[in-house]
Amino acid sequence: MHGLQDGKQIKVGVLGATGTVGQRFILLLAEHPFFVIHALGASSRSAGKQYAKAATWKQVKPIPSQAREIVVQECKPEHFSECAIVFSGLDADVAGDIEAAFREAELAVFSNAKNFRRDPHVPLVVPLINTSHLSIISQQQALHSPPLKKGFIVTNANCSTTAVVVPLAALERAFGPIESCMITTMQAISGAGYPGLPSMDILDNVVPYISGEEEKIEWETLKILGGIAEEDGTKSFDMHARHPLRISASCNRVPVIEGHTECVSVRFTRRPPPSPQQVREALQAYTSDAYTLGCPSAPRHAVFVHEEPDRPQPRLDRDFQQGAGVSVGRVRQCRVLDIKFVVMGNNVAIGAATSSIINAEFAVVKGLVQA
Ligand SMILES: NC(=O)C1=CN([C@@H]2O[C@H](COP(=O)(O)OP(=O)(O)OC[C@H]3O[C@@H](n4cnc5c(N)ncnc54)[C@H](OP(=O)(O)O)[C@@H]3O)[C@@H](O)[C@H]2O)C=CC1
Ligand SMILES: N[C@@H](CC(=O)OP(=O)(O)O)C(=O)O
Repeated sequence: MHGLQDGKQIKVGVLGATGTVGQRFILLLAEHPFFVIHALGASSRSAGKQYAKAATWKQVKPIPSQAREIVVQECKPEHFSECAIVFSGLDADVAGDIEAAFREAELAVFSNAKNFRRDPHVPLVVPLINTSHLSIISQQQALHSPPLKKGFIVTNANCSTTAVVVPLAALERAFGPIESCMITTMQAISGAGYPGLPSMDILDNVVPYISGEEEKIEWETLKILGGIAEEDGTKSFDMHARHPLRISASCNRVPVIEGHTECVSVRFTRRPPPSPQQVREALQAYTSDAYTLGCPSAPRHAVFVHEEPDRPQPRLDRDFQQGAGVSVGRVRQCRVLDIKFVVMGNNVAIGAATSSIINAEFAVVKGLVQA
């Protein structure tokens, strides 16, 4: 069951359509059963040009015919008035004001940008985990001035956060709260957009700093894995407060094009902790509500567990299930905490555009957006 009748598709727009994430939106939406690309937006540098001329196209597949000749608009709501949904791959320097204006114009905004992630009424949703947080949308609309009927903002998480929270959520579902977690990332250069880092900085090198990234992983994880508390009819995110979770992240940029790899160690509250084999089985068995409810882009395996000792690897695993799930391997005992493993997630797929699209599919399935 979903919100579409008679096979009617929902007209959608893409903001930041020319960028790294925007191009992934174009590829995914061109073949989508619910959505049809109707309008594209980018900066004034691109506005007025046909998409094929405005975008510095960097994908293996050619530009889909549905998008090639669309004239790129400035990111103003009046150019998107026939759309029910806009997906945002906007640069964070401009995403805040533009996304707020689109919400105010009664559009449903599904954003990759960081600007609204901390907002107490905006859900931060990794669609393989916490789609239940979409229940705060009605409060976001009611508290907006003026109150909104259809407009809202849903954000997805930082790409490194997204990869790591999927196995963490699966482990908490199976074994109860995690008490502490150490994360070391090896992040692909596509995470920095195009053209991104100078080649002289990243070739033959590792850069042990990504501005703001460690803080994002540490707090976003709490919002995503936490629940929603309700007091006097007002909902709020509980930030995992009932079971305090300590997280320490260290982030590195490595010369990989696509796919963020992360080494993770966890300590469970429960004693004795689960064995590595129990952890493997729990990860493999984890299923998302998005998949169960029939969201077309949700992967069959939210977590794919490798048995080989040298997997996951970004070059080999980033395209499995079109990059919509995450790959885990090397599940083993940790001598300091309890269990350690490696997770790899495609930063431009489930780490960005694919997450926004599954979030929108879920909203359609739940009747939060209509054609
Ligand atoms: N790359 C990744 O792995 C991930 C990225 N994100 C987030 O997604 C967003 C997009 O990232 P990414 O695609 O890498 O970035 P890019 O730099 O590749 O693309 C940025 C986009 O924003 C547009 N833009 C820039 N300035 C303006 C403006 N003044 N008005 C309107 N549009 C503008 C650009 O248009 P133009 O071409 O005309 O300049 C372009 O379409 C960012 O907020 C990023 O933090 C989130 C998760 C992962
Ligand atoms: N900072 C991430 C990508 C990104 O844009 O993250 P965020 O959406 O949290 O700003 C990376 O460099 O890989």
